[in-house]
Amino acid sequence: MKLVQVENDTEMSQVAAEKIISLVTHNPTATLGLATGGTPKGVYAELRRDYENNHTSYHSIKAVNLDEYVGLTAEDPNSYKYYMSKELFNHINIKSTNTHLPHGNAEDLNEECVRYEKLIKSLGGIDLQLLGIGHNGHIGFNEPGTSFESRTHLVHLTEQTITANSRYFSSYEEVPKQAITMGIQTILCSKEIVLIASGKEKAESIKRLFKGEINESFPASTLLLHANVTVIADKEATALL
Ligand SMILES: O=P(O)(O)OC[C@H]1O[C@](O)(CO)[C@@H](O)[C@@H]1O
Repeated sequence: MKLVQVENDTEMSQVAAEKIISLVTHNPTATLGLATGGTPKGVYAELRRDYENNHTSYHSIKAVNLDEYVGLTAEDPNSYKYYMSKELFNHINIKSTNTHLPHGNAEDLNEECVRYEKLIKSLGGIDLQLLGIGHNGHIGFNEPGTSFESRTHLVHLTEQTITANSRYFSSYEEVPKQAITMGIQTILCSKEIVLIASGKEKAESIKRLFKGEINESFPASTLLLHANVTVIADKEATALL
């Protein structure tokens, strides 16, 4: 696992965006695995800026997102579908038919998980997966204890994640208690993984990740089993290393 230590969130976003832009330029039909949450917002701002200035084309690029809350409509500002349109997809020339997120409103959620996993396979897998990291080491919505063999599945969010994510909602009660997420094995099958982290609240997770102990109680530690992972983390997030 390679560590790129950067000064701050801005530099983290620039370095991660450069990696994505380089892939899109060299492989115009690539499949990008994308993430939501607070951390990637700067990355998407960089991609928007690059698109405006340099016209990097996403015409034949495919995008699959890591996860989606259960029960929110696409129009709900807290849904990850809404987030992706607002932060990225509405601003670049990616075809909407090439953008994919799990359907958190599907009638049969388990069937939806199977459909999503098949979809990723049918796209030939993920060329580059962007990841954030949760306070408890979750990746996607794979909470501590999730099997490293897991594929796309339905999860019950932990209290810790609901509390952490309630900062994006008006109250704890409003946060959906379930989500659909790519599984850990789904993520591990990506050809390349870029994990981004900024801020002091990620310092403990980054410390634990680099401790090197591979354990299902800390989902991100699965990344130690992958041959092509880059962690881009700022000074605050790496303060405990
Ligand atoms: O970037 P944030 O908002 O700290 O979120 C970290 C992680 O938590 C999630 O938003 C899920 O809770 C992930 O998608 C993300 O990678």
